[in-house]
Amino acid sequence: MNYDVVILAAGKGKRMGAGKNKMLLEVAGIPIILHTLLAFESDKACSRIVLVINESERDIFSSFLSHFNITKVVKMVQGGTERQDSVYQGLKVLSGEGIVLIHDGARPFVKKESIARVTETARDEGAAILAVPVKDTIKKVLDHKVQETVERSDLWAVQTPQAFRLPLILAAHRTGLQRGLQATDDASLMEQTGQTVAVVEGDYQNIKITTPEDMLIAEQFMRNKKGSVQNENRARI
Ligand SMILES: Nc1ccn([C@@H]2O[C@H](COP(=O)(O)OP(=O)(O)OP(=O)(O)O)[C@@H](O)[C@H]2O)c(=O)n1
Ligand SMILES: C[C@](O)(CO)[C@H](O)COP(=O)(O)O
Repeated sequence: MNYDVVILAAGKGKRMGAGKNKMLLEVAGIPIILHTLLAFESDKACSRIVLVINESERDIFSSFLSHFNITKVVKMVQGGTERQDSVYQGLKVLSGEGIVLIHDGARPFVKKESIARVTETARDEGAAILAVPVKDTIKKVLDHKVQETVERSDLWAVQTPQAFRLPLILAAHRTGLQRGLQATDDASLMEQTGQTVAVVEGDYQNIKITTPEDMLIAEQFMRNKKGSVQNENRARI
């Protein structure tokens, strides 16, 4: 099932505290955003990529695209103040009735089989998200005092890509704008307009690189990945 993808890279990386867009930080010697772009560039089912950037970083991103031969990026557009604004700027580039994925540039380790499953589910259901069951106990806290322990069996940690039939998610974003809805993920705009959203179990490696500790996890993941590729290559000798 072919799809288009809007990849978000227009944040400021404040929680990373690196003093620059975390998309430009390197993991295993390659900028985070390149790992993410290459995951989709190498996916035969991916037709077009719309990359949402900070305008001030256009030259840097253009050099990345040419240096790494990323040919599927059809347009780079300026993002907005919030992630939701950036998504909408990216969606407006696309047209038609097909499936669009919306993906955080800060999630470089998404697997192709997860992409395929969430895309197929969106084709059938109209909207689908990747998520994993929560492993920690979650509590509601106010003034550093526990207010409530939330039943864990119903809780899932939501990831990206999130997959939608394009007309549905465009309409949900437009309604969200009209109503002044604020959403930290795109599926919640669909939920708030009464749409059903299917959940596809992803994997715990699909982390969002957000704080400095995540960089350590990412480097370790790449070392393990490189090690397993070397072992596979050795096995072929
Ligand atoms: N106005 C924004 C905010 C975020 N993003 C992108 O959305 C993804 C998820 O956002 P997040 O992890 O919060 O990134 P930042 O906003 O950069 O981080 P912070 O909140 O710590 O500043 C990232 O790939 C980020 O680049 C975006 O395109 N436009
Ligand atoms: C979309 C998301 O990655 C789902 O977990 C998350 O909501 C993004 O949050 P952020 O604060 O914009 O990183």
